[in-house]
Amino acid sequence: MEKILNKIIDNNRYLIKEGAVADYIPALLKANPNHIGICVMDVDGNIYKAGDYTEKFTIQSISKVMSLMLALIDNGEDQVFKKIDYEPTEEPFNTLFKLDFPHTIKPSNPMINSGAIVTTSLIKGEGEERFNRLLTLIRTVTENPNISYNEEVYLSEKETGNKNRAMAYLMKSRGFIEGDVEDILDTYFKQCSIEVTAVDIARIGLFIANRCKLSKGDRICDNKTASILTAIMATCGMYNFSGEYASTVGIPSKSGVGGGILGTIPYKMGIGVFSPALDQYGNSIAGYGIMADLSKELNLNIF
Ligand SMILES: NC(=O)CC[C@H](N)C(=O)O
Repeated sequence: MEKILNKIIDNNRYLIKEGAVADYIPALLKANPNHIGICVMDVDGNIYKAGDYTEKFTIQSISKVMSLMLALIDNGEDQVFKKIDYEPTEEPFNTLFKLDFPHTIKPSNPMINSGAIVTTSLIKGEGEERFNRLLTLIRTVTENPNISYNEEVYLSEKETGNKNRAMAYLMKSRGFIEGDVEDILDTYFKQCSIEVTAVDIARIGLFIANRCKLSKGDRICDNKTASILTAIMATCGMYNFSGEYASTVGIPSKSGVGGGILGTIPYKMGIGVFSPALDQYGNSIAGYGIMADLSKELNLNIF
């Protein structure tokens, strides 16, 4: 298996040159574009790794899966989806304009920034408590107590995240979110700056594949939550590339502009891929190639 993973990595390395590391968050420009790593964990406890799986990167939008998990634990499905829709969008992850349409009453889905900001607002807690609860959940699910956030990336996002700020204030003015906007944004920027490795995100994928059960068998949330997270990842997780990705790869996945892709195959496996150069959608360009090859090689397409 490790031979297969190494071969897949090598076959996709050339793609790095066709992408670019995210630059709209200045601190992300420091990422080494040549890093490329993968970790696969199956429900039988096997763990396979190849390439730069020990390298840390910021979780970015992959955190949206975890904030949705916590918002669902805190509020239940009905309350969460009163405030955010379930529907994919053809707009990019940082789209804003539809939030001002007179008939719009909520963001399209929890995987685009506007929906994720609402999701974060639904996590229970005041000030720092929201972030700390999310970090605790991520440490629990990854079974890695050392996970923390990157202060430099957080401050960089906070300084330059004016479109996210615009979205949040627009949504506040239209009554889509409640609470202190700066507080909610602070949690959102911090959650995006949490540092993980391919191994950590594979573990999140495995946890969801195991219907929200930890390796020792403890259940953190219910089966329905696992279904919702998997469905939202499959339909919205790769932004406005989600339809093509579902067809070509067929693995419910979530990407982040840090270069990570988290994959989950129900009852089967969790996958973590990392390579920081991105394509036009903001998905890891080599990561996509790796997921496509892995899916073919191991026959993982769930559709
Ligand atoms: N697509 C992403 O990973 C976006 C996350 C990033 N922190 C942002 O808000 O713009």
